[in-house]
Amino acid sequence: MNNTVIDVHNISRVYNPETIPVYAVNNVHLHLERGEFTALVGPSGSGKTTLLNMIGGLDKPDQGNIMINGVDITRLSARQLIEFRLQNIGFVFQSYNLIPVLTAKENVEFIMLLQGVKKKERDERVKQLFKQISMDEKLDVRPAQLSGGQQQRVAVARALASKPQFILADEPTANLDSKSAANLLDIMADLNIKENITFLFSTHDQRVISRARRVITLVDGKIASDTAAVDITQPHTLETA
Ligand SMILES: Nc1ncnc2c1ncn2[C@@H]1O[C@H](COP(=O)(O)OP(=O)(O)OP(=O)(O)O)[C@@H](O)[C@H]1O
Repeated sequence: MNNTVIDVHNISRVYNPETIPVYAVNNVHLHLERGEFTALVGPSGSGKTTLLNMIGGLDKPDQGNIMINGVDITRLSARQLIEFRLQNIGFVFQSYNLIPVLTAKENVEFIMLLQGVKKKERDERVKQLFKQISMDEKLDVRPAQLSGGQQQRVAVARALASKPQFILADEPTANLDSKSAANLLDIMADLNIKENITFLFSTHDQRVISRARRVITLVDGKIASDTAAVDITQPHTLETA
């Protein structure tokens, strides 16, 4: 069985090519297997967000290919890409990006509505997801009434709602206090271990980095190091380092 989820081949992204070019991502190769729990680290401006956005199909590389589950997303039309993202990729952003006028439940359910999932299945999935993020009692609350940590947990549930192949998280703990950050990491690690969900997250946070099983360091748009602590696709423990 082919366990490759992400296969990035020689991608580059140059901003302002006509004036003062910025080589945000420069000839990057990257291969992620199902079940990885991998951190993308590097100094500010090293290209982490640009790389995640391209892998997630939110931005296009100027050169190279990005295979997600065997599909080259750089060749998809805008419409195909929207559909592909919806079915395959879950996103978590540092600013949560929940829809303020919807309740927590509706924010999570929304993506399943777009996918055409039937009500009964939606209700069951929502129930299961809110249990996983320990927020069964906050289903009908709007984002403004939730703490940052709670909003980010809802964002993780939303990312999972469509049963994606993997989750891309851009600085998911950046706006959280340490307790909420640890709690979010517990939830992500638990989902990774129990449901074999693949996670790729960018972070500056040493506590988050210490929980990753593989750490990829970007410097000036290039991979400077790529280290795996253990067998990256075989979760061993939920313990904090
Ligand atoms: N829209 C843009 N136009 C021009 N330059 C950009 C744009 N977005 C990013 N850059 C530049 O590309 C480089 C990489 O930026 P990117 O946001 O990917 O880095 P990062 O590692 O995610 O940074 P941080 O850790 O601060 O979020 C930086 O030099 C940045 O200034």
